[in-house]
Amino acid sequence: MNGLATLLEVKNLSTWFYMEEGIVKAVNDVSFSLNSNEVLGIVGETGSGKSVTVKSIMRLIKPPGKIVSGEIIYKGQDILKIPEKEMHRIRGKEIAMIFQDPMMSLNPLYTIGDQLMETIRYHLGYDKRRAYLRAVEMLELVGIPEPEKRMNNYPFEFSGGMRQRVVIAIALSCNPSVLIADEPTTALDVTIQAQILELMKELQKEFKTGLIFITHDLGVIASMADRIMVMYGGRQVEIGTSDQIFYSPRHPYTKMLLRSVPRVDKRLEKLESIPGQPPRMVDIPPVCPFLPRCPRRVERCLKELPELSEIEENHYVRCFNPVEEEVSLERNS
Ligand SMILES: Nc1ncnc2c1ncn2[C@@H]1O[C@H](COP(=O)(O)OP(=O)(O)OP(=O)(O)O)[C@@H](O)[C@H]1O
Repeated sequence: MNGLATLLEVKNLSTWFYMEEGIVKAVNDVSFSLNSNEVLGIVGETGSGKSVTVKSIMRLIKPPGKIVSGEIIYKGQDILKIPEKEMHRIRGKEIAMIFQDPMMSLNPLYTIGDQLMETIRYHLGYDKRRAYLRAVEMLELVGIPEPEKRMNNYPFEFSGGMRQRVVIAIALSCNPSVLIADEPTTALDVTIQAQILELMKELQKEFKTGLIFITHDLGVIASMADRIMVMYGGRQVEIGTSDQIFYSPRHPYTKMLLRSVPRVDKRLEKLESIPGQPPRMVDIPPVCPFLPRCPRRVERCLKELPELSEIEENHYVRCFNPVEEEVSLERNS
C-alpha cells in the first residue's frame, strides 16, 4: 500500500473470552496492516475491542481470554506461533507498547534509571556504562529536565505527565519498529495531554516507528494518523486514510462518531451523543453490531453480516447501505 513496506499484518484475528455467562466475542475477524513509518489510529467507543486487538498482537491475552483464530505476520513469521521465549525478545525490542496508565508499565520499587537501563541491557546487550548513557539520552529526548539527576528518582517522585514521558523513553529506548499506544494520554489532564501528543508525534517521525494509536476520540488523532480504523462491537466497520474517514466516512457509525468530535471552529456547539446503548458482547447475533442503533439499516441488515469491502482505493467499509454524501469538516490540528 502506498509503495511502503508492510511492517505488521493482522489477518482475520478473533479473540474471545470464555466467561460463565457466555462467550464474550471481543474481537471478530479483524484484518489490517501497518506500514513502516505510518501512524494507524484505531478508534471506537469503550468496549469496541481496541485494547483486546492490540493486546492480542503483543500476546498479552490471559485466560479466560483466547486468540481463537487469525495470524499476525511480523517480519515474515506468524508471531502467534512462535515460542513464548522468542516473543519475550520481540516484546519491548521490536514491538513496544505504551498503556493508558504509566504506573502499569513502571515498577514503583525501582528507580526509573534502573528500569530504563534494564530494558536497554536486556534487549540491546549494552554494558552498564553504555546503557546509562543511552538512558540519560532517552530521558533528555522526552523532555525530562536534569536527566542525570532524575535517573535516581522513583516513579512516585514524578508527575503523571512526566511518568508518561518516562514510559515513552523506555518504549523507544530500543528503537522498536512498531510502537503501540493504548490511550496514552487519557489519564492525564488536558494541557499535559496535548504536550504528550506533540512529543509522540515528534518522536514517531524522528524514530520512523510504525505507530498504532488507540483512542476513543477521533479528534485526538485527526492531526496524527495517516490511516484510521473504526471499530464497533468487536468488529472493524471501516478503515481508510484519515482524509477518507474525515471527509467521506461511509459507515453510519463513523459518521455519527465524527459529529461527536469537538471542533476548534465551533467551540460552543453542543456535541452530539450517539443514541442507543453499546452492544452486549455475549451471544452476539451474526449481523452488523451497529444494527440496533443504525439510522440507515435496510432489510438485508437483519439477515446477514456485510463483508468488509473496498469502496474506493484503500477505503474499506462493512455496510449494506453506506453513507454517500461528503462531510464538510474542519479538522483540528
Ligand atoms: N479480561 C477480560 N475478561 C473478560 N472480558 C474482557 C476482558 N478484557 C476485555 N474484555 C471484553 O472485551 C470487550 C472489548 O474490550 P476492550 O478492552 O478491547 O475494549 P476497548 O475498545 O479497548 O475499550 P476501552 O476504551 O474501554 O479500553 C469488552 O466487552 C470487554 O468487556
